[in-house]
Amino acid sequence: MTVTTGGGVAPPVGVLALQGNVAEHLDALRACGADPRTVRRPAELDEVAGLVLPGGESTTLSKLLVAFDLLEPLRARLAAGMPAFGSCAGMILLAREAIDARPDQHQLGALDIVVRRNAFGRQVQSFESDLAVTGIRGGPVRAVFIRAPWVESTGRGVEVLARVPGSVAGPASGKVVAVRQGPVMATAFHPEQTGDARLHDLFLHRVREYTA
Ligand SMILES: NC(=O)CC[C@H](N)C(=O)O
Repeated sequence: MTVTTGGGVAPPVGVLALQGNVAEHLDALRACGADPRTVRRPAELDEVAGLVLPGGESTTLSKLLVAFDLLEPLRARLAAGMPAFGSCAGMILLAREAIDARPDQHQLGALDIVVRRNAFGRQVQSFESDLAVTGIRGGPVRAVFIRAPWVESTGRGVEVLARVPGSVAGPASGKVVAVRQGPVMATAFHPEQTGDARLHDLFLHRVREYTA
């Protein structure tokens, strides 16, 4: 089944619905004209052409991926080139390595990045900033960070889409907080919290590009 958006037929997309900000991501995708589904089972994963991995808590999400028999199917789809968009805990899961994660936390390894969990400091529960994001037109993106990671290092194939501005004082200054590697993108912040769906639109664009 396909959904139709302004420009034509769009492949179906899903939101991983095990835990976290699922409803907000569904709303943002709908605001872009998509008709997203929730994904909790391998059969539902099979039916989508792209997947959003919401923020939440990465240790819990990692356990739930195992409990719902989704870990290996999801790894296989990502390895086969399925477009994905991870936010916050979603970014942590997509990364090759997560510093300060529990040793038994599973990594999907779809992004050749090393992230640091809770990087902004445990006492700093949230932080907001306006960011210039590569590929996003029409002005900066208001980025809401909630117990967020940042990206410590990126591999060769990884494009940096956004950094914390240099004008921000402290250790977060200049840190990488949005990346893309081929069909997979991730933000350390929560684009689903602000009513600005431009990043979801970019994800849908990528899904159309990679499934054309
Ligand atoms: N808002 C979030 O997704 C927080 C992520 C959380 N700190 C984790 O490590 O998984």
